[in-house]
Amino acid sequence: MLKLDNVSKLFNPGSPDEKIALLGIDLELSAGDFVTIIGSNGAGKSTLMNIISGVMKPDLGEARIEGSSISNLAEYQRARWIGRVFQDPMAGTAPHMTIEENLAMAYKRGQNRGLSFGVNASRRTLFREQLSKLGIGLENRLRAKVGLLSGGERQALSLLMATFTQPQILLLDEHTAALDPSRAELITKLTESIVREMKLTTLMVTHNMDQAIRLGNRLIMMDKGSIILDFDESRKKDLTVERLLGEFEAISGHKLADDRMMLG
Ligand SMILES: Nc1ncnc2c1ncn2[C@@H]1O[C@H](COP(=O)(O)OP(=O)(O)OP(=O)(O)O)[C@@H](O)[C@H]1O
Repeated sequence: MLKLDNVSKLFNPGSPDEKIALLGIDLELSAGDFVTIIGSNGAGKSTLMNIISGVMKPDLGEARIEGSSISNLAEYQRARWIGRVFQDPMAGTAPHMTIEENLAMAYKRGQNRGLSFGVNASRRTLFREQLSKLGIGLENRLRAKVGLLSGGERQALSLLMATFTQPQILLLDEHTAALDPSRAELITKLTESIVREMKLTTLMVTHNMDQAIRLGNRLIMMDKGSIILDFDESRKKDLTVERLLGEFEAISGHKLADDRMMLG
């Protein structure tokens, strides 16, 4: 499904600020995999997401979806196959537009060019139907401006918009980190049910160790631009936060340094 071959990224090459963000990353995801990613500060997690989504190009290496290279496709060209939810609830939606206008925008992303961007009665029914699955009453607020929603409501809407057209890959970039614990739990539950129902191939960066262990069928740990641990479903099943941190220390030779680390 998604394959990265020898992907490397260096920032500010040749300057005193040179930073190796990714170093020869090889990663292969099968359809329907739900992979959680944890790692120390500056390990390269966001850079990895940015390279897959097309925000930046790798210096070396290749990204492929279903065997076809996506390296030359710009971010907007990949948007049809790749949905993304960011940490900042403000990032995925347009605050001055209404809920239904935001959904119309997301809907259009998966359609052929030329189709209208408007909201008609049948689309409104579809939007209402989809929103009601979130279970937080947004289906009754179609004409509310998105800027008026709470962080949790916006993040639920972002999740729906990112998955509206059934992308092949869903990227979740610490998408619950800015929310209070109860809202974070709600978004986590919604994420699990949407991913399961749509069988989405998913990569989720998180600083919450417990969440990383609990969710998905594979867990990857990054350090200094490399993948240093890769637990498949059977190994992940028996993991605890203590064991995970112990294995990280044994392999990397240092303690996991993560400012935002949450143990559970
Ligand atoms: N645009 C940029 N210009 C220069 N250096 C960058 C840029 N983006 C990232 N870096 C550097 O590349 C390395 C990897 O950064 P990245 O943001 O991918 O790490 P991360 O694992 O997401 O970190 P964190 O968990 O702290 O957010 C870091 O050393 C970072 O300082």
